[in-house]
Amino acid sequence: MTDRPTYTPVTPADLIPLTATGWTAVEGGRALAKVFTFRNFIDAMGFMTRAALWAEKWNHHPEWSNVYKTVTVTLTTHDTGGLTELDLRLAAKMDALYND
Ligand SMILES: C[C@H](O)[C@H](O)[C@H]1CNC2=NC(N)=NC(=O)C2=N1
Repeated sequence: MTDRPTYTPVTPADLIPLTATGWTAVEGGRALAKVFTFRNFIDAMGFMTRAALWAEKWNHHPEWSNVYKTVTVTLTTHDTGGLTELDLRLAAKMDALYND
Protein backbone atom coordinates (compact mmCIF):
# COMPACT_ATOMS: atom_id res chain seq x y z
CA MET A 1 0.00 0.00 0.00
CA THR A 2 1.54 3.26 -1.07
CA ASP A 3 1.03 6.52 0.74
CA ARG A 4 1.83 8.93 -2.02
CA PRO A 5 1.22 12.66 -1.90
CA THR A 6 0.25 14.55 -5.02
CA TYR A 7 2.70 16.61 -7.04
CA THR A 8 2.23 19.74 -4.97
CA PRO A 9 4.73 22.37 -6.13
CA VAL A 10 7.14 23.89 -3.67
CA THR A 11 7.47 27.55 -2.68
CA PRO A 12 10.77 29.13 -1.53
CA ALA A 13 9.36 29.35 2.01
CA ASP A 14 8.86 25.58 2.05
CA LEU A 15 12.62 25.11 1.67
CA ILE A 16 13.63 27.10 4.76
CA PRO A 17 13.44 24.20 7.27
CA LEU A 18 15.49 22.01 4.94
CA THR A 19 18.17 24.57 4.16
CA ALA A 20 18.48 24.90 7.95
CA THR A 21 19.53 21.23 8.12
CA GLY A 22 22.05 21.48 5.28
CA TRP A 23 20.02 20.94 2.10
CA THR A 24 20.93 23.28 -0.75
CA ALA A 25 18.76 24.26 -3.69
CA VAL A 26 20.61 23.37 -6.91
CA GLU A 27 19.89 23.22 -10.63
CA GLY A 28 18.14 26.57 -10.57
CA GLY A 29 15.89 25.56 -7.69
CA ARG A 30 14.75 22.40 -9.47
CA ALA A 31 16.58 20.07 -7.07
CA LEU A 32 17.80 19.75 -3.49
CA ALA A 33 21.24 18.41 -2.59
CA LYS A 34 22.97 17.32 0.61
CA VAL A 35 26.08 15.37 1.58
CA PHE A 36 25.61 13.03 4.56
CA THR A 37 28.76 11.93 6.40
CA PHE A 38 28.76 8.81 8.58
CA ARG A 39 31.15 7.16 11.01
CA ASN A 40 31.93 4.36 8.60
CA PHE A 41 30.82 2.53 5.45
CA ILE A 42 28.36 0.26 7.25
CA ASP A 43 26.50 3.22 8.76
CA ALA A 44 26.34 4.82 5.31
CA MET A 45 24.95 1.59 3.84
CA GLY A 46 22.42 1.29 6.68
CA PHE A 47 21.19 4.80 5.95
CA MET A 48 20.85 4.06 2.23
CA THR A 49 18.99 0.83 2.90
CA ARG A 50 16.52 2.50 5.25
CA ALA A 51 16.02 5.47 2.93
CA ALA A 52 15.54 3.11 -0.03
CA LEU A 53 12.58 1.46 1.72
CA TRP A 54 10.83 4.85 2.10
CA ALA A 55 11.72 5.82 -1.47
CA GLU A 56 10.12 2.64 -2.74
CA LYS A 57 7.08 3.02 -0.48
CA TRP A 58 6.51 6.55 -1.81
CA ASN A 59 7.58 5.64 -5.37
CA HIS A 60 9.99 8.54 -5.25
CA HIS A 61 13.62 7.75 -5.78
CA PRO A 62 16.76 9.72 -4.98
CA GLU A 63 19.72 10.36 -7.22
CA TRP A 64 22.56 9.42 -4.93
CA SER A 65 26.05 8.02 -4.66
CA ASN A 66 28.24 6.58 -1.96
CA VAL A 67 31.97 6.91 -1.44
CA TYR A 68 33.13 5.08 1.69
CA LYS A 69 31.35 6.90 4.54
CA THR A 70 29.69 9.70 2.59
CA VAL A 71 26.38 9.63 0.77
CA THR A 72 25.69 12.43 -1.72
CA VAL A 73 21.99 12.95 -2.44
CA THR A 74 20.10 14.96 -5.04
CA LEU A 75 16.32 15.06 -4.87
CA THR A 76 14.08 16.18 -7.70
CA THR A 77 10.81 15.06 -9.22
CA HIS A 78 11.61 13.70 -12.66
CA ASP A 79 7.95 13.59 -13.69
CA THR A 80 7.61 17.38 -13.29
CA GLY A 81 11.20 18.54 -13.81
CA GLY A 82 11.27 20.34 -10.48
CA LEU A 83 10.76 20.16 -6.74
CA THR A 84 7.51 18.88 -5.30
CA GLU A 85 6.13 17.90 -1.92
CA LEU A 86 7.60 14.43 -2.48
CA ASP A 87 11.13 15.82 -2.45
CA LEU A 88 10.50 17.71 0.79
CA ARG A 89 9.02 14.62 2.34
CA LEU A 90 11.96 12.40 1.36
CA ALA A 91 14.49 15.05 2.45
CA ALA A 92 12.86 15.29 5.89
CA LYS A 93 12.76 11.49 6.17
CA MET A 94 16.47 11.26 5.30
CA ASP A 95 17.25 13.83 8.00
CA ALA A 96 15.23 11.81 10.51
CA LEU A 97 16.99 8.56 9.55
CA TYR A 98 20.37 10.28 9.75
CA ASN A 99 19.64 11.54 13.25
CA ASP A 100 18.31 8.16 14.49
C1 LIG B 1 6.63 5.34 -13.33
C2 LIG B 1 7.11 5.76 -11.94
O1 LIG B 1 6.05 5.78 -11.05
C3 LIG B 1 7.74 7.13 -11.99
O2 LIG B 1 8.75 7.11 -12.97
C4 LIG B 1 8.28 7.61 -10.64
C5 LIG B 1 9.35 6.73 -10.05
N1 LIG B 1 10.23 7.43 -9.16
C6 LIG B 1 10.43 8.75 -9.26
N2 LIG B 1 11.36 9.37 -8.53
C7 LIG B 1 11.60 10.66 -8.66
N3 LIG B 1 12.55 11.24 -7.92
N4 LIG B 1 10.88 11.40 -9.50
C8 LIG B 1 9.93 10.89 -10.26
O3 LIG B 1 9.30 11.62 -11.04
C9 LIG B 1 9.65 9.51 -10.15
N5 LIG B 1 8.70 8.95 -10.83
